[in-house]
Amino acid sequence: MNQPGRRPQRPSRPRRAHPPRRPDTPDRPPIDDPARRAALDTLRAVRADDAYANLVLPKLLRERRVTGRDAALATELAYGTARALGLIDEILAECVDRPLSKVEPVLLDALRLGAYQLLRTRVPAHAAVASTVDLVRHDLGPRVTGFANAVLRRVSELDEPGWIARIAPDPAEDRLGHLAASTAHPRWIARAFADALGTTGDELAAALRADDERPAVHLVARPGEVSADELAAMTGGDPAPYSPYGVRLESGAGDPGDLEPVRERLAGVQDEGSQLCALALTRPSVDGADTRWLDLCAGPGGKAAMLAALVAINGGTLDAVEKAPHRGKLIERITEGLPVTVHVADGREPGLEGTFDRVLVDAPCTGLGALRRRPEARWRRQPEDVGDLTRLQAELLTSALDLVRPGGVVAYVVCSPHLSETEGVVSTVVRKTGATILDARESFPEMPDLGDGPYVQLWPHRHGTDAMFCALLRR
Ligand SMILES: C[S@@+](CC[C@H](N)C(=O)[O-])C[C@H]1O[C@@H](n2cnc3c(N)ncnc32)[C@H](O)[C@@H]1O
Repeated sequence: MNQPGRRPQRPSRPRRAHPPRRPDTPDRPPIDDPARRAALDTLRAVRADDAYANLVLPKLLRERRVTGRDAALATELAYGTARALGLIDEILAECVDRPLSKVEPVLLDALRLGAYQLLRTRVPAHAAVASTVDLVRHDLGPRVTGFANAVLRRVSELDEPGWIARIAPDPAEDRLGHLAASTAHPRWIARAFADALGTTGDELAAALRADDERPAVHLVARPGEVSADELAAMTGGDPAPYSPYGVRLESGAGDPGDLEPVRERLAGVQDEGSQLCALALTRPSVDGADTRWLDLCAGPGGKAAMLAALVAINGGTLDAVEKAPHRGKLIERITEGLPVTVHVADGREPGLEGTFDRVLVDAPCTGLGALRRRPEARWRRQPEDVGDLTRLQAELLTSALDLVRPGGVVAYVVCSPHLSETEGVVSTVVRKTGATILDARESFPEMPDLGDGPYVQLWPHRHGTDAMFCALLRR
């Protein structure tokens, strides 16, 4: 076995009169491997430009007209590599004779892609190595092909369980650390899930593994426009198990934005958990008027569209606050024709007149509840992000309780199970404001497995939704 980092000795070959070699300069035409090319270019954009894999890859596939099996392979390789990145890097670090920070980033991207194929796909080892070396030769010339070949051959000496046994903590001593490594999650995220679930046992493993699954597409039927049954019939989907407005489509059913009911705004694309959290705001009874509703963090407008359609049924209105101007425009577009006023403002001091009967705070958060949707997110998010976010979340929730009338209801929602962002924020604000905590489970009557309350925490592995958290408070 050649030492990684040293060029392996290659036997000399007889010269041909007209060598059929491809030139090794970067400006020659792309090699004939559109799937791996697209996957590698996606990984590069994610690393170099902080891009999102789920935005970059579909665009690349469209522009390059990559379809069918090639598109499926590119998706599997790009998203799979992005998800497993931390684990792959730990394995590569064992196979490279220098710190990974000293490996050219462009080369490292290719090594990651090759290692992913060796560890987590059925691509034969020789094909995984040869195709990666081809990409490296194409992009960097022949000087590092020997290095890439040697590193990947080392990776191929063990399968994934073999590598886990070698590099992960002993499960008898550190079950959490072992699970974090074997499911390719940073330890702090595995810790956050364990704290929320109250276990480091089998359910934690199921929750972490669910982050690698491809989520089904959920549609929401716009209340008053079309029913879930009608939408299911129009799209070939199935009525969703929990949301009365939801439809679930088979995964891989194409771009849901192209569906006619979505284009005609009879329906939207929205996770079933998000639908239920928006609906939960509307369910506790309030005495007296119930026609002024507020969405305090409304962009891009999925929940605002649903709430506006519901309040409109009783002749009411929705005010939608959003800090980012471009997201304010998105709310205007998605709620066109509904009784909505958009305010581009900071929800902590939106400067609105009067009080509201119901207020939704769908606060900015770590997004740890939607890791299935953003392949690179688990490695990009940092534990330091939590402190700033919880301060903002508490300020927004306090502002919502200022804006709701006595007896009115506030829903606090985040797409995260991290206890600091969920129960921590709510208890801090309730202590300061004296708001009453309602049992949110009563506002999710369709949903099983909701635990002891009073809050609701949904989970992909239990409910097939994002891991949304919802607390309901009354002023
Ligand atoms: C989780 S998203 C809301 C998603 C939205 N409710 C939906 O269903 O489409 C949080 C939103 O809050 C906005 N935001 C962040 N800080 C804010 C602030 N201080 N005031 C108002 N909005 C804010 C973000 O720009 C983002 O659009």
